[in-house]
Amino acid sequence: MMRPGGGPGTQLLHLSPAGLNPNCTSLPEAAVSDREGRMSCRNVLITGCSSGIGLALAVHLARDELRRFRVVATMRDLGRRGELETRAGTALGHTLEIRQLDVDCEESVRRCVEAIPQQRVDVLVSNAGRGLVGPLELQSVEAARRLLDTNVLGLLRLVRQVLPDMKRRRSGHVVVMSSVLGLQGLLFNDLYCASKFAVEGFCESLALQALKFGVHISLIEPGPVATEFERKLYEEAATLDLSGLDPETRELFQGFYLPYSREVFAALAQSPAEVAEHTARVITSESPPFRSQTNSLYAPLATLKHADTSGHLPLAAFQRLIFQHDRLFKASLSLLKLLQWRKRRDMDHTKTP
Ligand SMILES: NC(=O)C1=CN([C@@H]2O[C@H](COP(=O)(O)OP(=O)(O)OC[C@H]3O[C@@H](n4cnc5c(N)ncnc54)[C@H](OP(=O)(O)O)[C@@H]3O)[C@@H](O)[C@H]2O)C=CC1
Ligand SMILES: CC1=C(/C=C/C(C)=C/C=C/C(C)=C/C=O)C(C)(C)CCC1
Repeated sequence: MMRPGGGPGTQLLHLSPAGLNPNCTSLPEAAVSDREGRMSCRNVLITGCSSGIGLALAVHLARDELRRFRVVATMRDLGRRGELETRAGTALGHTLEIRQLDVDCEESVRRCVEAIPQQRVDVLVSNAGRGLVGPLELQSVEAARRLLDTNVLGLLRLVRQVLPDMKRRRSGHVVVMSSVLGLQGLLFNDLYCASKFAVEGFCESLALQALKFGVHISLIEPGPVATEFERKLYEEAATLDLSGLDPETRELFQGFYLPYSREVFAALAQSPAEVAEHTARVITSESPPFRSQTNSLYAPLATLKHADTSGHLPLAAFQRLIFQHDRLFKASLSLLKLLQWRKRRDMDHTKTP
């Protein structure tokens, strides 16, 4: 059961002065103590905070009313920190600091963790990632290597840096931004899915060992989220030279998949804030789930997979959904889009004084 707030009996009584909390040495005002006077402020290291989910999560945790977190929000290019600084507001320099970290570079990961007081990372959020879409025939091995370097080896570099200390302390939480595409393959997403499936396998294996040391691993599996991720995907797709493809594959990608995918994003995409809120609930959970999907709409996909181990049933059902029931599916998307629009409008109305 997930519930917001600290562990059992953690009653947040008062904000402590700076310096008393060993987790919050350089950032005053971030300490919180429970009834027994135990400090419960946690150092959270997040990667990929220049935009999207990472940025939203960093802001969400840093502005936590109970000041339970000291956020080290990282990005590979500090020149892109403007939006985070603006959105963090007064949290900047108090419960949030920004540091450089490129997950493609082991030295950069090491330097960043070593700069944290006592190198103590209580919660690691491995969020940085990239996408890749298009017919496999057009993807170079070099592009695949870059993708796997960031999405898979990036996670490995981070975990190698923080896990030994977590094991020593017999506590810690590694939260990994996976995807529903780490559970279910999707046409023209072969390499991206391979990267997220790899992340899932890595985490499933690691969790078995980590639990012995009191360290939690949590996979977050969002469906489409409205971030720069989508824009980057289409921009890269637009640079593909489709002329050498057979006409059927070209039509399937250009005429069918791309417009379909845009519709799916327009109708189903969650906001980064929604995913951040979900992730914060996982982080503050007394007993964090190993995996959780941010949108219940995708639950049937996972269920089908386990219902038929031969793989025929889920493959056939997914194929039918994509190719045979596409009109019905698109009609449902339009309905969902309308419902989303109404929900957002109602929320906007309740916000206006
Ligand atoms: N958007 C979606 O539909 C979904 C996204 N996800 C996953 O969520 C995560 C966040 O993506 P999202 O917020 O949507 O997309 P964004 O493109 O908005 O954010 C991706 C972040 O990762 C950073 N990044 C990329 N490469 C590196 C690197 N080598 N080192 C450090 N940072 C890097 C980007 O930095 P820079 O600005 O420098 O490029 C950016 O800050 C990814 O792992 C993605 O796979 C999962 C499901 C759905
Ligand atoms: C085209 C299409 C689909 C598209 C799904 C998409 C576009 C998912 C994107 C997920 C992302 C971007 C995950 C990132 O990690 C469905 C709904 C599966 C089924 C119908 C056909």
